[in-house]
Amino acid sequence: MLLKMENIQKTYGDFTMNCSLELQPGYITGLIGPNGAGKTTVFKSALGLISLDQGAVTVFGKPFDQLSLKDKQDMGVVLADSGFSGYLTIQDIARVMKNLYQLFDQDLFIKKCRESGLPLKKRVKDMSAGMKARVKVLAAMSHEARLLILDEPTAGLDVLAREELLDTIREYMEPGDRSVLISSHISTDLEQLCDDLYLIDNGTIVLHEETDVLLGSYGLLKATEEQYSELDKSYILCRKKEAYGYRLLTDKISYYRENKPEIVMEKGSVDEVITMMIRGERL
Ligand SMILES: Nc1ncnc2c1ncn2[C@@H]1O[C@H](COP(=O)(O)OP(=O)(O)OP(=O)(O)O)[C@@H](O)[C@H]1O
Repeated sequence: MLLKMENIQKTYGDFTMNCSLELQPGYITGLIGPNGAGKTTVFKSALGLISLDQGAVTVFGKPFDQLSLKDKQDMGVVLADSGFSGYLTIQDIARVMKNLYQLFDQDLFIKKCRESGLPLKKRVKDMSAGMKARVKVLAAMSHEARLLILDEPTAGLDVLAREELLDTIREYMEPGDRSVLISSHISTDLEQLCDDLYLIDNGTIVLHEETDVLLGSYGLLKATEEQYSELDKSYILCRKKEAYGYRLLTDKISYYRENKPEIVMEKGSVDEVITMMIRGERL
């Protein structure tokens, strides 16, 4: 396991994060959640940047304070609220990174920046938000880290730049033993990219599922009051009252398709699953 968080807890005023999460080698794992759900707090916990009230984090099988310099070099990080000094150009950043990371591939970084149309000689402070975001991600990816932690890397990017970034992450995974933890507000980005997804709400992981299962087996039922009262609710996760009766989320839509074909059903996007898990009433 490249990263393991076991029952970690952190309280800030009336916000409490309580979560467990694992990253398998070869997996891209996504963390989705609304504003203020605790995504950045989870990322900071993974990096040992905040002290935890409870629980344990291991990276490459070791607690954070036992990581060697080599282990730390094996981690690439992008945090939502940090970046390079505005006075640096991409060429300066390449030199800084080369000094920090033994395996930093300066030529690859410059090549990638060029390919994505970034100005090599412009200072970061004069770049657009999207350009800054791309520089951060490309720098984090250019030192052959086994574990890449990307907090909202697509924030501020337009559709084309997002697609390009997602392709770069896929390419990054090619060696096979790497792992990425990524968060985004845009669930469609994560559903195309990630092997498994964690959904966080109000500090708690409310769902963890492989993306294929989420997209293949989950679904929504629109049941009238009468259909609902007669329904076998074994595979219903939550319900939401609607004018026609109940909107229901199931993790086994095939069961209801076979047994209750008269009920209106739909596949449900990741966004709809998220909305139901957050706004719906658990059964
Ligand atoms: N250092 C801190 N001191 C006090 N409260 C904090 C601190 N850091 C985070 N919080 C609170 O913890 C909660 C979770 O914040 P966090 O930044 O982890 O959410 P997020 O899911 O990343 O949100 P967003 O999507 O808006 O970036 C919020 O209520 C936030 O105000």
